[in-house]
Amino acid sequence: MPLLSDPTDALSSVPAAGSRRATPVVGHLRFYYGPMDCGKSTLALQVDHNQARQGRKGLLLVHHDRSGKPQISSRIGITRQALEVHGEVDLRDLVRARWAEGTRVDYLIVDEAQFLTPAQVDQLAELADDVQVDVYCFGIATDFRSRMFPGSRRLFELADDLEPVQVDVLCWCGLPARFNARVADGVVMRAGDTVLVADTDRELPDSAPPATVRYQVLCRRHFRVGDLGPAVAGRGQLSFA
Ligand SMILES: Nc1ncnc2c1ncn2[C@@H]1O[C@H](COP(=O)(O)OP(=O)(O)O)[C@@H](O)[C@H]1O
Ligand SMILES: Cc1cn([C@H]2C[C@H](O)[C@@H](COP(=O)(O)O)O2)c(=O)[nH]c1=O
Repeated sequence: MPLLSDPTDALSSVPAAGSRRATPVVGHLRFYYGPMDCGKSTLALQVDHNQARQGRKGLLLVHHDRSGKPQISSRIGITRQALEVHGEVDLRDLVRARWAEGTRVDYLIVDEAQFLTPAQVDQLAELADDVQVDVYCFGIATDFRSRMFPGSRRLFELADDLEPVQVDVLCWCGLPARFNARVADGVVMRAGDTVLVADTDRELPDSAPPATVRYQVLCRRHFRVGDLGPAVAGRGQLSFA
């Protein structure tokens, strides 16, 4: 018995004329993943734009955007308001609440999806399977220790499609950078809390202590040995306006 049912039932499967069997109408759960700064938020906003201009109705969700605000913000300069979803939010309830208002929900865009709980990823799969919501998740796969975030792991387990984001980000040596090093006072951190919101190559002016934490994407070799490259002496102190 599905936990969800759409009162409008607008998208239930209908047998094609003359066919014996209904083609199942399903939503898709997709995970677009890549290191910090590879363009995930930009892509999230592009997907939303393209869906919305086809007349589809979507919800933008985020947890812990770098801006500290409930929004999806891309470094390329575009930003959209979003709903902040902390770990206790049941994502099915969010959709139900829209239905109760008479609003359709055709798709969800979820940025910083690494911060979803595994239970929330299960809820997204249920939304795709049972009420045909298309779910687009965007996030980093691994944390500063190169371990999978629990939410990303569950997405790898459940998603219909896993899409590495195509734009290469490069290590200081020029090799593709897949690792998100957390750097405090010029040193690569190997232990600490999984969640620490901060930016790449720039210290957030109002970041939580220690104030000098930033992230730097590195290739595997330089991540392993903690080599931040020749420019690091100056870089640790850089702060762009
Ligand atoms: N001034 C710029 N001109 C062109 N591209 C830019 C500029 N600033 C940032 N970008 C692009 O934006 C990407 C970061 O996009 P963003 O969506 O914020 O990444 P993510 O969400 O993966 O951290 C960079 O890799 C770069 O390709
Ligand atoms: C590696 C790592 C990252 N984070 C945080 C840092 C940023 O606020 C986001 C990633 O943002 P982006 O849009 O992909 O640039 O995640 C973290 O909390 N813990 C980590 O280990």
